[in-house]
Amino acid sequence: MAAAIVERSATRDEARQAAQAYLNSRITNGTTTGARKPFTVPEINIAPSFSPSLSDRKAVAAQIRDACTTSGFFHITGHGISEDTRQAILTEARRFFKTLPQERKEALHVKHSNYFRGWEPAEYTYVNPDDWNAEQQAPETKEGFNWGYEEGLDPSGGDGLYRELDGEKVNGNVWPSESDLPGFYGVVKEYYGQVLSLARHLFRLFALSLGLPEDEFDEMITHPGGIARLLYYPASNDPQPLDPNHKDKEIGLGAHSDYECFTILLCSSAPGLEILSPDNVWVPAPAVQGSFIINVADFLMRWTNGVYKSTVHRVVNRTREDRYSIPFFFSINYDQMVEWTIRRSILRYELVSMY
Ligand SMILES: O=C(O)CCC(=O)C(=O)O
Ligand SMILES: [Fe+2]
Repeated sequence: MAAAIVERSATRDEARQAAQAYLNSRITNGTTTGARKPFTVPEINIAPSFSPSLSDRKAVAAQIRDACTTSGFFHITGHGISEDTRQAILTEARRFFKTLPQERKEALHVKHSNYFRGWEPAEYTYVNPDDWNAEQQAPETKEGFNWGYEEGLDPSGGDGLYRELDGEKVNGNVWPSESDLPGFYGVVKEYYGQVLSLARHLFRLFALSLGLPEDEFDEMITHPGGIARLLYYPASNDPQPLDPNHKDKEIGLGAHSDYECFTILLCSSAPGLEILSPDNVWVPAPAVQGSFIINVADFLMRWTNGVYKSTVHRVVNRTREDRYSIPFFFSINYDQMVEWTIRRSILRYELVSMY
């Protein structure tokens, strides 16, 4: 995990270089080690995980475990979130990027936020500086809008203890006004609430998948980290086929791994997500109708001692259609101490490795 390398670095520049070197090493060496099973993005119907029968829930958990130990990515169906709710947030994403006047976006610019919340113009950020090589100099094409957990968005109401990563008790979210985008906050709240509940449910399945008690993580996600983003990848003017040498001219979002526990991703119909296989091939992972894509992130990879894979991925919109996506990055409570639980989980993982 990059954080370990970063901690030993004396300056911010060194830290940045170390993080880049770490990402490069993962891109060069492949993202997984010891994967014995084929690298696929399986489709898992999680409907039986809502059953009162523990063996039904364990059967879903076993499929999750298989996916997490190989590609680290899977699609879920049978999740219980309606197509109306999913389409409604994609519509709001379109409204935000396509109809909000530029000066209103500027007022929400992430540069005004201590927590990187708000509007993120395409050229303002890039996750993999090596995409910007001397010949290309093309910024990432994505444009974003970021927000995080707030009690008002949590169907459980939270526990009043939410803290941002710096320990501050207020949430740092910024929103377009109701007069600028009527109904926007309401749709976001509905979607975020449902996805947060799904994340808590999935975390119980992750616990089962590791051979842990189902409620192992429950007390760690009472006021969880939950950054979400609306992302917009404009249609390509010059669509190119997938280039095996990675020299794509237009990168939507550069190569990276996510860094929380896991991500729940909703995508519009245009494909674009690509996953780096252990033999260094970008594998397209188009959306499956009605599904979410789930991927393991760095924190869970570290926590499971590398057994669950946080796989490098990127986005390139190779179509003439605009693409929208909404990732939700789920973390345990930011003030949760994990040291002892890591040992306990890994110990149990080893004890139940025949699970
Ligand atoms: O847009 C996508 O499909 C993926 C987005 C992503 O990987 C991210 O925001 O971390
Ligand atoms: Fe990602």
